Amino acid sequence: MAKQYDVLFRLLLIGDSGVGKTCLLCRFTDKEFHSSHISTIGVDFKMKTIEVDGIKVRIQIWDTAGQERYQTITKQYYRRAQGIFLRSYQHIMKWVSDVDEYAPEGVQKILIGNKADEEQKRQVGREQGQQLAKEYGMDFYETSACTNLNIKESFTRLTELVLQAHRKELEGLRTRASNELALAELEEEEGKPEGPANSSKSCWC
Ligand SMILES: Nc1nc2c(ncn2[C@@H]2O[C@H](COP(=O)(O)OP(=O)(O)OP(=O)(O)O)[C@@H](O)[C@H]2O)c(=O)[nH]1
Repeated sequence: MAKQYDVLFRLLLIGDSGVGKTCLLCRFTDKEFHSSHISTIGVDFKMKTIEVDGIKVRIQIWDTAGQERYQTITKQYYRRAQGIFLRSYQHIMKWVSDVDEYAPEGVQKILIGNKADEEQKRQVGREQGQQLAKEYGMDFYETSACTNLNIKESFTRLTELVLQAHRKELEGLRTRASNELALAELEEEEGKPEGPANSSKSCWC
């Protein structure tokens, strides 16, 4: 059966525990928001296909546990990512240095300030977030998984950046008769549900 997409990417969500990584993913893939915090154990993923510049992009989005004790496991997933969402202001240096150490060269990154709906609890101003992102050479989005602010926009932007970074291969894609290019080696099993047992909190380590 012909594939339903042209290109396949792996994106990764990283950041401190409780900042809303799982909620961002659920909002984007399932249009859902969960008010409870059940910490991710190890890693989990979900898939979604979007169209950017006429290219059907299948994205496999890995959600990592923010808790320190899982970091030996989660770091193993960096090396196969083409794009990374960083959600952390407080420990940004640590997360950026992990990305530099474990992710492939040329990986695309954007900084996310989530929970933008919680104005009262805000600790970092929008301008400060923007400044921080600029210092580290990243695009910046304030998001809310709760109100659906900038969710599609931020995922689409990171996908665009990855597409731009792989422009050469994409030129090949446009001219190739097979019309199929997997930039990530995805072991997508036939008939498997999207994500592990449709659970947002199971271990895939
Ligand atoms: N108000 C508000 N709450 C949010 C938002 N995103 C997430 N939350 C809440 O923040 C808590 C933590 O969200 P999670 O998505 O589980 O956090 P996480 O970063 O995946 O946490 P770990 O799995 O421990 O790394 C939950 O109670 C969510 O409901 C948001 O945009 N706005």
